[in-house]
Amino acid sequence: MSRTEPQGTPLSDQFHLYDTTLRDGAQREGISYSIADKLAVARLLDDLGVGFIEGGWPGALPKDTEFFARAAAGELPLRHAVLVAFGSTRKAGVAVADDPQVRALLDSQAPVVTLVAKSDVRHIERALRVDVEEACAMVRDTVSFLVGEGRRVFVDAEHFFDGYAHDADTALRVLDAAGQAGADVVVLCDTNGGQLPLGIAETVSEVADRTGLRLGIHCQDDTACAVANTIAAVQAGATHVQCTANGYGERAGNADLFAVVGNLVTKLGMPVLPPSRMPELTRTAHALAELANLAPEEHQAYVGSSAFAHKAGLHASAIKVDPLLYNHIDPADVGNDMRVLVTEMAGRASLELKGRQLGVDLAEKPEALAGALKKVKALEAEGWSFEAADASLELLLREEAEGAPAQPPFRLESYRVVLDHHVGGDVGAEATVKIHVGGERVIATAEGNGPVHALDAALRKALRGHLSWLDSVELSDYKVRILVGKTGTDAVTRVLVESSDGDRTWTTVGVHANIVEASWLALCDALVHKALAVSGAAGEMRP
Ligand SMILES: CC(=O)SCCNC(=O)CCNC(=O)[C@H](O)C(C)(C)COP(=O)(O)OP(=O)(O)OC[C@H]1O[C@@H](n2cnc3c(N)ncnc32)[C@H](O)[C@@H]1OP(=O)(O)O
Ligand SMILES: CC(=O)C(=O)O
Repeated sequence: MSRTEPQGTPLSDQFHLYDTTLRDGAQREGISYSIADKLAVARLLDDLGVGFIEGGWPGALPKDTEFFARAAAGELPLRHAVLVAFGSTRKAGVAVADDPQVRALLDSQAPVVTLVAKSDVRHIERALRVDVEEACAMVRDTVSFLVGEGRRVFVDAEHFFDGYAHDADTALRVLDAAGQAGADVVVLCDTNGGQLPLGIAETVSEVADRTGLRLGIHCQDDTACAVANTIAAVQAGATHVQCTANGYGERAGNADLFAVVGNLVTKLGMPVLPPSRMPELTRTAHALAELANLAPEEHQAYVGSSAFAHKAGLHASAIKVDPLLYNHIDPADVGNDMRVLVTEMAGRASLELKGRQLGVDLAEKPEALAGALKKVKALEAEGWSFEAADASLELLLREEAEGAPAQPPFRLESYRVVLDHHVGGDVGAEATVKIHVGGERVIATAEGNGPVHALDAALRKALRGHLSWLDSVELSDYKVRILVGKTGTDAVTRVLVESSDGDRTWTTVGVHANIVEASWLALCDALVHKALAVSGAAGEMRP
């Protein structure tokens, strides 16, 4: 089998964008990739245009050995990236050619190998239990052996910054051993993640001057500075950056690939990804979260769903003039969207912009705008929350813009809900609704596993035959929050209902002291909103 598969063509060799999601990212508590997951992660990273993908540690983890075997067998054709196998230098006192870990790196057929090497004298003496001479020999032997076998070698100098501060000579001897043996890049690792940006920059530029070697940077996030430290290292001369998707990694994580790329491209003008791939950043970040079985981080820089979400009224008033007045970049450049949130912090501009987005033109209606703002502030003070309930907000804005509430497709006469608790058996609920629809009075009863389910079922039964679209609408999510009032005894319940018709989802809100009534309000808004969407007016049926 050819040794050079799988290997794509990185954008440039002048600067390495190196991803270690499949190795260091997988060291995050809670992540456990299957081999299929690993292949899918690598494909997404390659598609994004990352230059190097560290696939894991063959020989240490059977899953990683298998991953490299399947990649080499043709399951991972790469366009942009080069696959990298990670492993350690030979064991102390063992001939490199006899070390099974080193053999496994060769057997992986990865064209690039990254070796982890101890560069802090305390680790050399206390963890490896060898002297500095032998530690350097372990690095030298392993690098020259792999280079002799035709591999490109990078060396991760573990604990470099701590080691350099404690005993610079030893740390530099390890780097020199790697460089002299033929390593292409020596990567300065902040393994314990305790560094800050100014210190990183100072050390990187000093080491560049003292060694003349090509330097890389690998930062853990224990001071929440991994991205800043990575950027500081690049500004000080590092030309190889190691990061992980969404910052996944051991303990507090690693430098987040998406923030590092965002900063390098949009702030430093460094084209580290093919320009056409930049708008794929957000989608890729979310897809990689999915593969890690984690929820995407909403507040993540550049790619989070809240990264360009504006809540403050003052922001919206400037955004109305020019969105870039309150955004550090155009969100579309990284495949994200700007959102205006309407809450108690809204001003008229927030409502006007949100109205525009929801198709309600309030620009020439100052009175409607003022009325809507007053209503939103008053309702939010009572516990309503429109931030996540665009559909209810749209109904409120329409009511102000049109001077009358949207006509519901039915009129309620009454509803009743009873709970059945059968000792030793199930707990169920039964609801009866009496409504007026299409000129008829309809009474319907239905059962459910709880009061809201039963109420929803009874209402649907009553409306069946009157609303052609009813069966396509389902309740896709239901969230309840109890809001404790000033005295602690006057709590109200806020219910958010997400509905879906297969094409679209929309969210409505209801607030009341009684959870069933709060749910009813949200359910009714959901149907009114759908009726409006279907007819463009006030629903196809009149009460
Ligand atoms: C900073 C990082 O995150 S580096 C990546 C770390 N990742 C991992 O550890 C995940 C994969 N690791 C593993 O599967 C296992 O730890 C293995 C297979 C590598 C080793 O397992 P074991 O042989 O049982 O050894 P164990 O994990 O207990 O100890 C590590 C051994 O490697 C040695 N070692 C540590 N670093 C290095 C190094 N850079 N070069 C050579 N040997 C090293 C240690 O001294 C220790 O040797 P000893 O067995 O003679 O005491
Ligand atoms: C190599 C590595 O993962 C570290 O030093 O943190």
